[in-house]
Amino acid sequence: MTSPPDFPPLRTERLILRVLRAEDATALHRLVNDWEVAKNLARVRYPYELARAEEWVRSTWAQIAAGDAWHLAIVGEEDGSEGPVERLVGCVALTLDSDRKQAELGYWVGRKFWGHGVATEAAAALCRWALETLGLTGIHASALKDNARSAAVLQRVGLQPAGEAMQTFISRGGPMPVRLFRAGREALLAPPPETPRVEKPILLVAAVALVDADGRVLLARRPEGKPLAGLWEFPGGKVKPGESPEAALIRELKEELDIDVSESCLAPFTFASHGYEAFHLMMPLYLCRKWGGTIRPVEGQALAWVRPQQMGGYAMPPADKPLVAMLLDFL
Ligand SMILES: Nc1nc2c([nH]c(=O)n2[C@@H]2O[C@H](COP(=O)(O)OP(=O)(O)OP(=O)(O)O)[C@@H](O)[C@H]2O)c(=O)[nH]1
Repeated sequence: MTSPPDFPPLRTERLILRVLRAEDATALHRLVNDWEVAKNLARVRYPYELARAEEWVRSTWAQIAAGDAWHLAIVGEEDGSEGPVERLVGCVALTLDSDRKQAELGYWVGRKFWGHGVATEAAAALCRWALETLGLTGIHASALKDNARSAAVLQRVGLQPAGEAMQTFISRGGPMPVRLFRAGREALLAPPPETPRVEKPILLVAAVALVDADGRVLLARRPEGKPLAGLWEFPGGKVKPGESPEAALIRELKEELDIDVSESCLAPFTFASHGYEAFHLMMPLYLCRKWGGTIRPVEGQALAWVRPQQMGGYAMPPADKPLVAMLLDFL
């Protein structure tokens, strides 16, 4: 096919799901040719060349025209000087099984758009359309065992765990263990339960309130490209396997701020326990008043010395709110 087939776009609260266009290939290539995205996709070769993106866009047209599969662009609208401008954020797809009664759900979202519920919103809308229009009896999907974020999306859409299997991932160069999910038509069309049970991994992050002689605390701004970019947080980072929280902090403080801290100067203070979309954060917060060297934003991050009373003026991750309240009482 040389032009996109007719398919009326599906609209959700924030997104448009529409047929891919030839001119989407450039943006698509940029978003998929990212290891963090490609590594979760079974049928994508990495590095992913632009020519493959162009060829793939055209192949989706033939599949829609034949009624075999619906690979749609997930598009957001942004304000431009001449009205709304479309921006490709990902793709969502349903592919009919050979019995044409059930379909496989798939999706990906560009890394910079993670954490906003895009995949859930798009997948739920496409599933609803397919159940109502094609009369499907059920929908299934799989997610790599190390992709908790995707498993959480599938469960929010209403699919239930249905075992495990091995599946070939071209991006990873061979078979990989996946978790399977499925749901029947009735369950998918029923209103969602009040609190869907989502299995999340626990993420251990060590953080520190560095306190200066005036009782001010150092906050660092999360750089662009990381989840929760732009928010102010306590310096620290993920604890690596086999590492103690104190050792992780000493390492992170050297890497991020170029200072030397000894374990005896890290006083356990409190902790945050917070459920994020894809993981549950456990974050011990230490207090530290003594360090060697001069603080320097090694990663170019903005830094600010802030009194706890003034932290309300700094946008911080939701997990940090109770920590600020504790610092207010203590300092
Ligand atoms: N360091 C730090 N992380 C926090 C705070 N509050 C909070 O929710 N987090 C979360 O804890 C996680 C820390 O991960 P990170 O991305 O900073 O870890 P890292 O430095 O090891 O990053 P990397 O994986 O890019 O190397 C993020 O999901 C972050 O949003 C905080 O006050 N300080």
